[in-house]
Amino acid sequence: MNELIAQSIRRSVWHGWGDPSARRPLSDQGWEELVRQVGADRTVVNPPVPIEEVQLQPSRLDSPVLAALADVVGPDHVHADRPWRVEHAGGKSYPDLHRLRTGDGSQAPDAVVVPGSAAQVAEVLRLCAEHRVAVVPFGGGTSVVGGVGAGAEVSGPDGVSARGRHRAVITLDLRRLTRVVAVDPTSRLATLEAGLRGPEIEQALHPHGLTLGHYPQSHQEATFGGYVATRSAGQASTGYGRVDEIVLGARVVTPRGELVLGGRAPASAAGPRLLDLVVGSEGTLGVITEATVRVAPLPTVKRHAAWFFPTFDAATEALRTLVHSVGHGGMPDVCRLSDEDETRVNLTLAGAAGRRLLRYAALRGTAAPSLLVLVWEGTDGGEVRHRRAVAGRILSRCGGRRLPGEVARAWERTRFSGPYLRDELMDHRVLAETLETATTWDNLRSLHAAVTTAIRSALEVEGRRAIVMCHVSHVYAAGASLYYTFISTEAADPLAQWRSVKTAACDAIVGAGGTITHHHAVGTDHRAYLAAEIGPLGVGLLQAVKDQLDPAGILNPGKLIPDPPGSAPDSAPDRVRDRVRDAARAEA
Ligand SMILES: Cc1cc2nc3c(=O)[nH]c(=O)nc-3n(C[C@H](O)[C@H](O)[C@H](O)COP(=O)(O)OP(=O)(O)OC[C@H]3O[C@@H](n4cnc5c(N)ncnc54)[C@H](O)[C@@H]3O)c2cc1C
Repeated sequence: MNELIAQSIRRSVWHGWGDPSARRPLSDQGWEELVRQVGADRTVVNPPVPIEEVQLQPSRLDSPVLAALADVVGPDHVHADRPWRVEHAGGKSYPDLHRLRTGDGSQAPDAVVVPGSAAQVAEVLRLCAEHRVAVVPFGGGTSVVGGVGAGAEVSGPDGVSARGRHRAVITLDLRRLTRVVAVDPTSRLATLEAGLRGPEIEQALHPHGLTLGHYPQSHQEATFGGYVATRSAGQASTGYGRVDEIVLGARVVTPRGELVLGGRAPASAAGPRLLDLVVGSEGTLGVITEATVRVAPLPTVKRHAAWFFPTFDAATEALRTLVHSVGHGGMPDVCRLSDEDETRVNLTLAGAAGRRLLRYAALRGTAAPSLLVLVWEGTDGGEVRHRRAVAGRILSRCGGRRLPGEVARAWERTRFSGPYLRDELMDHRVLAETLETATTWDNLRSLHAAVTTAIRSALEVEGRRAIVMCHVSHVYAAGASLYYTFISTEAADPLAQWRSVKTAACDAIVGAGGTITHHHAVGTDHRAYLAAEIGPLGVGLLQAVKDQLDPAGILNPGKLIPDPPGSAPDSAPDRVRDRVRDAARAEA
């Protein structure tokens, strides 16, 4: 039952996702749909350039610094060669992959350093601060918000990039920090080093009858430290909790010394919870070397259910009723509600069985249904059955129509395979990207409409057509998240096309009162919008913490924290800048 979540895969290829041999090509039927809906052309083939053709600047790290780094971590763990630099030249967002596939290695670091202990991390940071070398912490490299690039050579109104302020940039790859420091079944806690990837965490916990219960779609590649650094949420986080809800403590190496935060008690009133400053700090304040998290009993019982609703609005209302009736603890562990467009696309691509379901809905008078997939996990069959039965009664009262549980099992079997599909689409000049937000129940429908319209309008220019679809991925007592996928044919300048859609979507999110990110984090892509969410005073506070912990500003420059007013890169739309200015005036 738990095989898939404990199954390791090889590290991703530099130009795409995971192990290419595990790719399952899109079916002929799927291609027909893409041709019909967005005008994709399967005969257009656009593979990535060979790695030798990726353009790299000569490494700027001079020999004495390289030698000093090698003294700290060992010569086998400092890499300035092409494959290592290219593999660390970005994360897995569409722009990161597009750049690399077309031979643009401008985001590559000057070298990759792979420390083997927290003490080595500390020494590397000391050396880098002394020599003005920037450091990009790197876990699984699955960032989809520009979180792990080394920074382009020149950007910003003063013509000096974050990179340009430093003599060089290294990536600090944490793959060797893989110790299971402690597992405490009595308190149901585990302390793990940062470099463990999702399946390795499960492999370590399963013999103790425990699980982390944290399975982002990137689970097979992402690391424990990356989860904590980005405040991630997994597919089952409605039940098990987001990472920020389960983390109890962390050790963080900063250029000013080590922070040891929390971990000694289940709760505390010893001042503000400083741990929250590093959870979501995206490598800008320190390097998380280990963390302590709540773990859960490994489930032995699992139940699946799927429901159709006549509309997305009716279905979101049903979910709100469900969470308010049963409380957060009574919710299904996985709760995934597709809007009408996503339901139609997913069921059409699922082949004959999916299309039968659409016909079944139509016969019942639902031309454009909304599909809800639910999974309950636990160790007590009676308790799991009870939660499912209660939910069933409520969803039925709210107008839902029950479908075979196999629909949810089919989702679960392919839960980690979606990212491979994007690689195939990019091979045929099809743009495919995701973004996400969250809001309160009272605002969910208008946010959904505003962002859908914004993405569609930005994509559907020059006669281009688009698929814009969305699902609720996480449910809370106060609201829910919205996760968008959009697909269209690439324009002549795909990066400009991506930027225009991203800007339109972020503008709509901010304008309609959503959070700029529910779980993907801020990175570079959302940085210009952070001030609209936390205000200039909030940005100043973050910067003050950074100045305290990282006075030389070497840690992940250009990520998370916006530039000071007046020097912000010109990427935030006017409406957002106006809001920031208004907030600053109000604070003054
Ligand atoms: C296909 C796909 C699916 C995804 N699905 C989800 C999802 O379901 N839920 C979700 O939340 N996210 C998802 N993501 C985003 C991403 O996987 C998460 O943000 C993840 O937590 C990043 O982990 P990582 O180890 O890959 O971190 P990286 O990408 O290596 O780094 C992310 C950020 O954290 C910093 N960082 C990494 N490790 C450390 C450390 N030890 N100390 C300090 N800073 C560090 C980096 O500098 C960077 O700023 C997905 C991404 C992809 C490509």
